[in-house]
Amino acid sequence: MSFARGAGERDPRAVAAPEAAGAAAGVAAAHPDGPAAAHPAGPAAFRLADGGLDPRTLVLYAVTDRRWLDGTTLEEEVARAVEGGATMVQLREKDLGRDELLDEAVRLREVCHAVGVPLIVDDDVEVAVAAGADGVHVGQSDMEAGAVRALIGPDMILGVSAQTVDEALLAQERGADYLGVGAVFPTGSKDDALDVDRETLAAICAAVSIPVVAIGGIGRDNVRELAGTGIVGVATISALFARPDVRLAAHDLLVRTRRMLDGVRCALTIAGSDSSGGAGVQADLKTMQANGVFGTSAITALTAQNTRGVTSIMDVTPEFLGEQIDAVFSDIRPDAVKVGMVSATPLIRTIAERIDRWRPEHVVVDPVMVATSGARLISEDAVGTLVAELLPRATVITPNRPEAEVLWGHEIQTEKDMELAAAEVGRRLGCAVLVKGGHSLADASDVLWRDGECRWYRGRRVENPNTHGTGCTLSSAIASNLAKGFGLDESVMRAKDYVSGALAAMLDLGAGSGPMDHGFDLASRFVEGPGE
Ligand SMILES: Cc1ncc(COP(=O)(O)OP(=O)(O)O)c(N)n1
Ligand SMILES: Cc1ncsc1CCOP(=O)(O)O
Ligand SMILES: [Mg+2]
Repeated sequence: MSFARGAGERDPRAVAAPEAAGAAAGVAAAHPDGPAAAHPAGPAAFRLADGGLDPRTLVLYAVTDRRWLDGTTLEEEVARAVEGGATMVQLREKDLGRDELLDEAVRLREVCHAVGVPLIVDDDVEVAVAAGADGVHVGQSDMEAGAVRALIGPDMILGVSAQTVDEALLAQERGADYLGVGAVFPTGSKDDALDVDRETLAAICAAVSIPVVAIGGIGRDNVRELAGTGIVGVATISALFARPDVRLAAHDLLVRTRRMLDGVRCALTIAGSDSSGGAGVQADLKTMQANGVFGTSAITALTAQNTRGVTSIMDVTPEFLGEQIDAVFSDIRPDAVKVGMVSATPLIRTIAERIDRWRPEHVVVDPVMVATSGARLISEDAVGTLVAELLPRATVITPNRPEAEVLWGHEIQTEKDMELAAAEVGRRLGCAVLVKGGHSLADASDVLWRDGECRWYRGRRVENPNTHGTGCTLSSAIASNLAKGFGLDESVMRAKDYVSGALAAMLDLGAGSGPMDHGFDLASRFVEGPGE
């Protein structure tokens, strides 16, 4: 039976079970290309200041199985795996003799060390030491962990398999740097694998202080099921080496694993639709996507507009707006909310009521009153409701100069006025206030008042007449960053940077003040992916 990759995944159990390359046979001396040629910094390079193994090395742990080779060498396949993003490699070859295993370990050590990835040898401590590998992995029926630690010394990495909390605690006590826990899903790569359920995996992670990787049957379609267990990464054989393109498989699984570990952050925009796509909900969703956050929306109004102006506005009913907000919160709770154009009193009240009901962690309100084109976007009476009922519920509001003048009740002519306006409005409303420069005063610079203090954010001025949607974009970028867990200061800085980049891309669409390029830094990611 052949195990050629490319013909799809097949069952490697059909190969006769090989003899384990146990540590007992003894390796007389270091390999000629042995430890002397090891990674210049040695395995200690993968440790943190406190001596613990850096968990980032365990995010995508590639475990070899030469039975999947299809006319290529293991070195070539491992090189593809690390090129795709594998963060650690384990040489696990049950059917190689001692000498062959040592030679293979030395070859893989070169491949891994060339890109700063640690190489671990499965089962065989002496081969690991002789080859100048960075560590060794042993299971419950291999050499006892404490004895391995005594042989390899304090620097080399020691991985131990554990299937129960007791085994995990004992391994930690005996000097393990990390634990491999599995099989968490059915696997075709190990005949004698024991099953470990999600609860046990989570209990092990909670019980130990060393990092834990899950192993067994993990692939692109089920990796997300491991979210919330406490693991720091995944180890896999077939999800990489049985795939036709190992590099692409590694990249894909790395991205999915990172997403599983980080959790997907979501944001909600409550704003009006801009038919021309440069502002409103359309700009907000593009901004959220570009800032790595999943965007959801509740539309307050439909506008017919383009770069020359707004020709018509049709509000949704308050009931329908409320239903949209409830639909989002009851299913995909957003980590932050951005509120944009909301032009009528009943709609403003609906949003205020929903904020009280759902209590989002962060609310960014862009008090949209006038479009860049000069069109009035909110009725006179609605301004009063906005100030009295919505803005006090915000974490931060982001008025431009004319809007800040309306809120403050005075003209703003100097940067000092901007500070005074921000402070006075912030004190009145009980929220942070970011007054945006522009209109020939403090161009590209904004002042944030929060907790009694003003801070200036001096942006880089971009000579671009196409500024349609800059306010929407800035506020939704702030909301995206808050959703990702950044503090307000950092969120504002990052958002300003993003807006500058979108302006600097110099998109030029439409006859009037055109939109910015929200996807300016996405293009390279698509073009430069690792796939063929
Ligand atoms: C990362 C990782 N976790 C678990 C294992 C399994 O080790 P073990 O239980 O010794 O089984 P074998 O791999 O030796 O068959 C592993 N190798 N790597
Ligand atoms: C070595 C090992 N230990 C527990 S399951 C397993 C096999 C993992 O291989 P795969 O990722 O192909 O299921
Ligand atoms: Mg073993």
